[in-house]
Amino acid sequence: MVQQNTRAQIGVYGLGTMGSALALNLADHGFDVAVSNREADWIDNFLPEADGLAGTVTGHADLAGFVQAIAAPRTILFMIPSTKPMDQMIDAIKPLLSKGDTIIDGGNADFNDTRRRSKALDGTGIHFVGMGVSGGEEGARHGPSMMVGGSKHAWAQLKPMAEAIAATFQGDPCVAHLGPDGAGHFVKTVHNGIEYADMQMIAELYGLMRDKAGMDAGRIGQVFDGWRAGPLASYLIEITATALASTDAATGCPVVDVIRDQAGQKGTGRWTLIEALNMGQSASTIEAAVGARGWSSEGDARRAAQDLLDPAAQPAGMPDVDDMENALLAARILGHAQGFRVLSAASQEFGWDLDLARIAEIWRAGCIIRSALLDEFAAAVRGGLPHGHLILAPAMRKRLAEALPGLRRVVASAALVGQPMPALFAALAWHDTMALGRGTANMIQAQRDYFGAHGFERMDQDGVHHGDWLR
Ligand SMILES: NC(=O)C1=CN([C@@H]2O[C@H](COP(=O)(O)OP(=O)(O)OC[C@H]3O[C@@H](n4cnc5c(N)ncnc54)[C@H](OP(=O)(O)O)[C@@H]3O)[C@@H](O)[C@H]2O)C=CC1
Ligand SMILES: O=C(CO)[C@H](O)[C@H](O)COP(=O)(O)O
Repeated sequence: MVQQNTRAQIGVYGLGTMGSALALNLADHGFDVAVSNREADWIDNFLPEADGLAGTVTGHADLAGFVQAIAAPRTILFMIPSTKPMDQMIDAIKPLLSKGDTIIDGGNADFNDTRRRSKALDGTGIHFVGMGVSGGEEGARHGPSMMVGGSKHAWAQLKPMAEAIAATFQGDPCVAHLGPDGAGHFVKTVHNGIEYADMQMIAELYGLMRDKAGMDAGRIGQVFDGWRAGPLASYLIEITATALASTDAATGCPVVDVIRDQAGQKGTGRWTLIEALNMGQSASTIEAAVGARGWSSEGDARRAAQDLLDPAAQPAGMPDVDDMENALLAARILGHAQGFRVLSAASQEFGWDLDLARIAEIWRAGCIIRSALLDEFAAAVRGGLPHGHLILAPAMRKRLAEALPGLRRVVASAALVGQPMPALFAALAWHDTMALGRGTANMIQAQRDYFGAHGFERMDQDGVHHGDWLR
């Protein structure tokens, strides 16, 4: 049934997984919500879910009716694919809006699109917000973490509702206005990049236990479960343990054992990398994770290669569970440190003045990468990052010193026995690169000057020089 209402404080368009959960969350907190969806059937199916909630929810199949039902200045949240559909919906709704209204794209958007859309609305009086939402369906329904980019006007409109529905960490809402235009979506993108790296590292340790220690899913699940109480306490460890304990009803096997080893990806991990590289940065743990998802799709080639390539495995002891826990701890710190470095480069590049500590704080609850470590990261960033690097903060140096022996032993064993661990290897390689005062780029410069007369700087003289190369 479609009703009319003129009191809605917010409109939610897109009643898929995330939009419906956010609309219910808003209504739960007493806000009156107008909802709409491209397929009108979904509206009628959705409305009964909102029965009995504190706020009123009204459904509107027609876009003009939906807009009319929202109190001006309007706040309208879109939870739809942030690609072409978002552009089409902006075009469709723009003529129905008035000055002061705000369109929010709550999807996972490429921040370049968000900047373009903000720019296109400049001067129209209509505000555009790019808001990263993390926490999946459960988070959206009961408390997500939200990263907001847009004008101060739009934030003032959105803030009371966003703070009411956000997850909280010790009473602090996990939502913040991070900057103009694409800032919120950029931060969400990097959040997802870190998420990719963390998930990959967990999968790599799962692989070591499964393939080299011969442990079954249930036993591996117990190992992850044991880590929930320690410094690795986090949502991703929690769901990994639970997923490993879950049984497939059709076969009676562990669910993970019936899933094809081919990972999907919608783009955010790749965007993090592209933007990092564009800024002359490297996020090698995220690159490893994106690459591993790509390689996972080459199932036929890998199955053939298994019989064609000799791993030349060498005898090695199996690292113990404590080493694996420490390996993941060290690598998690290094993965986040790379993510924060990308954020800091973007802040400079786009003039956003991102508050990295606040970002860490709003990731402490509600989002997919929430973990006990995030509170430590937030404190470390608040304390100031030596040379702009999280790994150089005193508390992180201490953590790394304690955990690195485990990472080294795990990586060394994996290298010897032929167990792939691209993200854990990348984490260690980055650590060791950063920890080497005199690196080997002098050799790169020598080669460049030899073949291309590109010149090099000397340590003992100013200016650009060329080598007296033997030819
Ligand atoms: N799922 C997740 O864990 C998370 C998702 N996101 C982001 O949230 C957004 C929504 O995702 P999610 O809820 O999972 O997706 P769903 O697939 O569950 O829902 C998609 C919604 O978008 C609508 N839609 C699709 N194409 C169009 C179009 N051309 N015009 C208008 N509406 C359209 C659909 O309408 P219809 O019913 O008519 O098809 C539906 O309401 C995406 O941008 C996603 O990246 C962000 C964080 C987490
Ligand atoms: O934003 C999310 C979590 O934070 C979404 O679940 C997103 O779809 C995850 O990315 P991908 O589908 O590429 O794994």
